[in-house]
Amino acid sequence: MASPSDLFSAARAASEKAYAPYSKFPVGAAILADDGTVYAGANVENLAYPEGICAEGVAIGHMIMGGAKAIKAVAVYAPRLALCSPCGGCRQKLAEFSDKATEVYLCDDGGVRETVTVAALLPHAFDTEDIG
Ligand SMILES: O=c1ccn([C@H]2C[C@H](O)[C@@H](CO)O2)c(=O)[nH]1
Ligand SMILES: [Zn+2]
Repeated sequence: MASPSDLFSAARAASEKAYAPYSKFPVGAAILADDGTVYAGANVENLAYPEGICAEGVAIGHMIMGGAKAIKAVAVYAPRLALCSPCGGCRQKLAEFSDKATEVYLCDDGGVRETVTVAALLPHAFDTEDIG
């Protein structure tokens, strides 16, 4: 089973594949899924700026297409920032496939620097209980 350090390494490797010519801000994400597989993603930007997608969203897409159903842990890494914390949209996307206690590892070049939960990132989340 992938460790937090393994997820950091996978997120950092993924960031090298980012397509971020506009922001010049590459990001990598790596998800440990319920099938034991690590699914990675990097941000993919677009000339039409709002059409860019975040690293976390790409990793989630890979996870779903790989047949996995749930996020057990996720690492996020950006070389140009001490700690890259998921944006608001990504917090909602991560919550969709996580438990409240699912751990999110915020990484810099030294590895995992901070561990937070999905619930801490998205308190009072809109979740399935809200729509029955
Ligand atoms: O958690 C984050 C935060 C930002 N970005 C991307 C979006 C955009 O391509 C670039 C600058 O915001 O970083 C991510 O991929 N994940
Ligand atoms: Zn995002």
